[in-house]
Amino acid sequence: MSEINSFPQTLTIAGTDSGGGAGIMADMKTMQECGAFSTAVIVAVTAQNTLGVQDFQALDPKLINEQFSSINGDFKIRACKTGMLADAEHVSIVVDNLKKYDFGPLVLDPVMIAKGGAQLLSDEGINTIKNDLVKLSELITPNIPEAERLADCEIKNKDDMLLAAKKIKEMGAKNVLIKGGHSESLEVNDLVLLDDESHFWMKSKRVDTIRTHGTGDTISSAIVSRLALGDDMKSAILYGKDFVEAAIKNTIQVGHGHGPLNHWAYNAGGNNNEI
Ligand SMILES: Nc1ncnc2c1ncn2[C@@H]1O[C@H](COP(=O)(O)OP(=O)(O)O)[C@@H](O)[C@H]1O
Ligand SMILES: Cc1ncc(COP(=O)(O)O)c(N)n1
Repeated sequence: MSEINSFPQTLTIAGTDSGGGAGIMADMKTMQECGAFSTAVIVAVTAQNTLGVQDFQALDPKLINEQFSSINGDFKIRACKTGMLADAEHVSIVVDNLKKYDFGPLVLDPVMIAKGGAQLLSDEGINTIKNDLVKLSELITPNIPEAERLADCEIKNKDDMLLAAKKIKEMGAKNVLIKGGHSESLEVNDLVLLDDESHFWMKSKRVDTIRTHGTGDTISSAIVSRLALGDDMKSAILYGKDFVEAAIKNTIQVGHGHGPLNHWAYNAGGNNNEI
């Protein structure tokens, strides 16, 4: 007999992307492909396309609280993530709601600057993430510039990445994934530092493309989905890396700038064959 809410459900707490490639749109497409039912709390709305972010506005706190309450009142969320949170006030609203409700393990994607250069989180917002949100996270997934800001250090090589990951873990994140997409090497190296202090690297060939809009949203959402489906953290992270790799390799031609990923690619066998 089926039971209400037995299906794996996830929650993304982030900003929208009118261009469909990043933010909540990328999160929900990824979660769908990964076999989870996704819900969303919209924190900010952006006017955005593959050429950049033209404008954005964060939502009224009351409406954000109501979205959290609506989701809590009906669904059983097994894992959640945060993305673009705009400013300190909105980070604090999210912190309060995550303390109030049980939405399962939190994957914190500390989105700061969009690929096109727009600042999606204020400096004060970064401090509030460091002080209040990091300690609620089961996993934090900064890219290299975000890890530099969080750990307050410069990252030039793999040793620096490991040092930064250790500093971020000391702030209270249980597990840390530093994504290597912003390095200059031909090989992309993502670092994972696990709760038990062990670490490993996820290596892939750099794909020569500017169509990398929403890579961070995609890997973190794939991880959240797998956690909701019952994977342990390490398996979920390895799955997320495979998922995003397929989505980057199998380019789709959409938009004139930093185009979106191919979210169908993984399920279409996109890590084995070009599709
Ligand atoms: N050009 C690329 N080729 C292959 N993998 C990439 C490329 N760019 C990013 N990735 C991968 O995509 C994921 C997101 O990385 P990154 O771009 O650093 O994050 P963000 O989107 O948050 O800036 C990582 O797993 C990274 O290794
Ligand atoms: C609403 C929203 N969330 C996240 C990103 C980051 O994605 P990217 O770094 O690929 O621009 C974005 N551009 N917009």
